[in-house]
Amino acid sequence: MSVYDAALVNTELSKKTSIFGLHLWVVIGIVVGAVIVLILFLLSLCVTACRRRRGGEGEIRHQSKLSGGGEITPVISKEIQEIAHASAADHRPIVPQAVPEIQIDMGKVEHRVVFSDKGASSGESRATSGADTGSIGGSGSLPEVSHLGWGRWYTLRELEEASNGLSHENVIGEGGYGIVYYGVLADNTRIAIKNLLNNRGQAEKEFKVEVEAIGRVRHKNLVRLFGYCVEGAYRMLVYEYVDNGNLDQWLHGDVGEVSPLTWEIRMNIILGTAKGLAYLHEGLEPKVVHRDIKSSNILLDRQWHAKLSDFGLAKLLNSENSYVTTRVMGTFGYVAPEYACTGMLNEKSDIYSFGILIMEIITGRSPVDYSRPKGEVNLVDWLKTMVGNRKSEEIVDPKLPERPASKALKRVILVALRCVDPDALKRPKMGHIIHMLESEDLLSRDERRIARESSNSTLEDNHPGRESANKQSSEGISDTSEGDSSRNHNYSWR
Ligand SMILES: Nc1ncnc2c1ncn2[C@@H]1O[C@H](COP(=O)(O)OP(=O)(O)OP(=O)(O)O)[C@@H](O)[C@H]1O
Repeated sequence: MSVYDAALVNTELSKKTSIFGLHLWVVIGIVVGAVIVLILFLLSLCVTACRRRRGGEGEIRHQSKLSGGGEITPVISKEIQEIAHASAADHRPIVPQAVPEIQIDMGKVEHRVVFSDKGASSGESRATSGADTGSIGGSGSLPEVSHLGWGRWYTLRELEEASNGLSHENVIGEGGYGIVYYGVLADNTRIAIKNLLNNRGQAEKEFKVEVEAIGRVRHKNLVRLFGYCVEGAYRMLVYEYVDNGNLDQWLHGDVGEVSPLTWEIRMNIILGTAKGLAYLHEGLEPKVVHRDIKSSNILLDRQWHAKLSDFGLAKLLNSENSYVTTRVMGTFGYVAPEYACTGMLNEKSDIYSFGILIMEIITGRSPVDYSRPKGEVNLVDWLKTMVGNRKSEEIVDPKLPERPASKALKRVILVALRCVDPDALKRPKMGHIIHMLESEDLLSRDERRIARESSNSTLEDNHPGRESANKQSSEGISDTSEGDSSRNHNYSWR
């Protein structure tokens, strides 16, 4: 460009325009700048849109109305990815470990569950399809059933159909980790569906533990886990339905003046529970410690058979090892002292809880009951004092339709006392407990001596200053009598 041309351009650019009297070069500058900003803006929009598409559609929340009960199902975040489902073609088992990490957004009222899955990729559309459609039949091409090694994978649709859309009418109860619904499958099998809530990171953990623990368990005194459902935000466990409530309801509920639980029924419940526990402790490798033995976890069928439920707190243990947990779980009144103090957990903690359960069953009293007079609040202390005062006949549940035979009563009290020995090492194993419970013979001198010692040490442990009670208790379970109790001042523990 010549000097002349440059001067001409300069003159033209310096001319004032009609836009606010601005110089032409200023106007051009503004236009160019605006175009650049616009391009940058459009580019950033594109990039964001692409990322969203790749990342799984962002956080779109939706609610679905179930056509069944009209109930609002859990709010689901589409951040949640399904674990890799087995396709219809290959039917590979679902590996529980593949369940994504959960970040929880707790809310019992709306049963809201928000799982955050960093690693998941495929299967998302399938996973949430049921909820997407907002109706029960939304799973489309999902396989209805995936057979696992030990159980069955249920689709959300199946479980919703079985339970009238997880309706309020189907709610059986609610525990710390979820709501339990009654359901009937298409083949008329009755089931209990435990819909796990997002208990601040606990839900998935419990899910995995429970699936691993119960999945391989088969025993007539343990509630059977049929399978589970992992779909979208849902984590559900599907159990056999046990149709006669739980022991807590029958012991402490409003059953009238006379309890339908006869002595024989109670002894069978104790024995059945013992057998279920023995299986967990001694029949499995690695063994399973239940950690939450209590009356509300003993389910009953119409024939009063006991079935131990709720393995949510179970930990799988390697044989011979104790497991130190940082968080003591279990239920107040049933927890072994060493477990409560140190977090030291092994099957002997279950034995302690089982001893408390026996006491609860024979007395009809709760392990801790603040509505009772001072000396009777703690069941173990009261029972030991009663035994020490030679009043063991008076401890039985007044609602029992008939009084038990003295020998049978003393035998079961002795077993309970041995189970709650403060020294965990001295507590008997479940197998031995079953043997003692089933024995029609007199309990051996050794058994009676050990019970006397554990009775003393319990009292000393709990109440160091209560010497007279110790002495009385010692006398109460002394083994001086080999014959008829009427010939003796002390109890004949036989
Ligand atoms: N398989 C089942 N069949 C019939 N009823 C069941 C079944 N499983 C649980 N229930 C009932 O559902 C209720 C809730 O059970 P869940 O195990 O969730 O809680 P819980 O044992 O009462 O309390 P938590 O486990 O929090 O200590 C209980 O009252 C129990 O009787």
